[in-house]
Amino acid sequence: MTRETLAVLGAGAWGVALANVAAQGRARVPLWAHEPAHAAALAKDRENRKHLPGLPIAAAVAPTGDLSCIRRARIVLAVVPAQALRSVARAARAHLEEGAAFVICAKGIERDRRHFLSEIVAEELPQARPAALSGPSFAADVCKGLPTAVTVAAEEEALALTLSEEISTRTFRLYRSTDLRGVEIGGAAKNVFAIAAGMASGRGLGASAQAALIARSFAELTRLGRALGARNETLMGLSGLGDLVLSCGSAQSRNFAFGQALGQGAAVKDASGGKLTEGAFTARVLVEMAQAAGVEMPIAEAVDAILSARLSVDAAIDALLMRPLKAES
Ligand SMILES: NC(=O)C1=CN([C@@H]2O[C@H](COP(=O)(O)OP(=O)(O)OC[C@H]3O[C@@H](n4cnc5c(N)ncnc54)[C@H](OP(=O)(O)O)[C@@H]3O)[C@@H](O)[C@H]2O)C=CC1
Ligand SMILES: O=C(CO)COP(=O)(O)O
Repeated sequence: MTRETLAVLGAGAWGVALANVAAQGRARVPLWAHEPAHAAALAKDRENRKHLPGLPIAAAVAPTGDLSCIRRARIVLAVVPAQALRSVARAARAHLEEGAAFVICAKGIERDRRHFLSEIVAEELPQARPAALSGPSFAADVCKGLPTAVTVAAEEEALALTLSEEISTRTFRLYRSTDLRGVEIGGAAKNVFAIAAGMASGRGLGASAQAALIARSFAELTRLGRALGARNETLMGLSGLGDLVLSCGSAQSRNFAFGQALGQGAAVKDASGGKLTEGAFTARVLVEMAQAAGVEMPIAEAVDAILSARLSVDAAIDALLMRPLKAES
């Protein structure tokens, strides 16, 4: 079977991992890096030494600094940081084919304008068919060929079906959905809760607290998701509960590791160690969206308060423990 032409925008850890997946069954997969020098280094080294050291880039992957590489692609995977998506989508407008699928693989919400990433795509790329790919998937695991399953969502069922068939491999299985918004909410929110789980771990609160925190984080995610129109099966699925459990349970998650460093006393400015922690950009906008929808999210609020220096980690933990007892919901 000939596979649809596919290009990848964003050459960090996840961009490389997805390009390697897409290279299975394709002769050539363009991989765009925003810095031409970075593209040249990837082409020479055949690995991303900064973001994914030691894991080779597949032979069919063609790193480039030229955004016109997406011209003939019927599928474009957008794997840049969430806060960079608007500028990249805007620049891609002149090159993207009419009716090409533009698949959001970043996890976040636009901070300044309070927009979901699919809203950015609708505004900046009117010719695109928007979709999102999200679920439990560490780039290094996927690059090593370890198995996982994620969700690909598009409002058009036929597009979701095509994408699931075009991107899936034996070890990277895509389940399809038409609940695009639900998938976006799960991916964005789990990063904030992973920071909270990391803080609990860093503070040494123990395994019981860790499990309680995941369950109450899921309650917050579900409340917000329902208020914003997400479907239950999405919230309970790979992109919701699945990714929450992964990211709240492993220091392989950069968001968890960031929270853990904060719990151990690191300053906010130092805790990420220079790594991308999407939850730090999402916490405030998530809380604002929840407040606008009249939804209570005390764990997300605590993360936001700590990141904006309104509360210490210990004061936030105290505030969560002192909340009035209530029925479970
Ligand atoms: N890593 C993972 O396991 C997973 C990540 N994701 C999501 O994928 C997205 C990207 O993450 P990931 O690849 O891991 O992050 P990385 O930090 O590994 O890579 C980000 C890449 O984006 C580049 N970049 C930075 N700013 C811009 C910009 N303004 N325009 C274009 N490119 C830019 C960076 O370049 P430079 O190196 O020059 O700074 C880097 O190559 C995030 O939203 C993340 O949540 C989703 C699932 C799994
Ligand atoms: O989204 C991810 C796993 O599904 C990656 O998580 P981090 O961005 O926290 O590393």
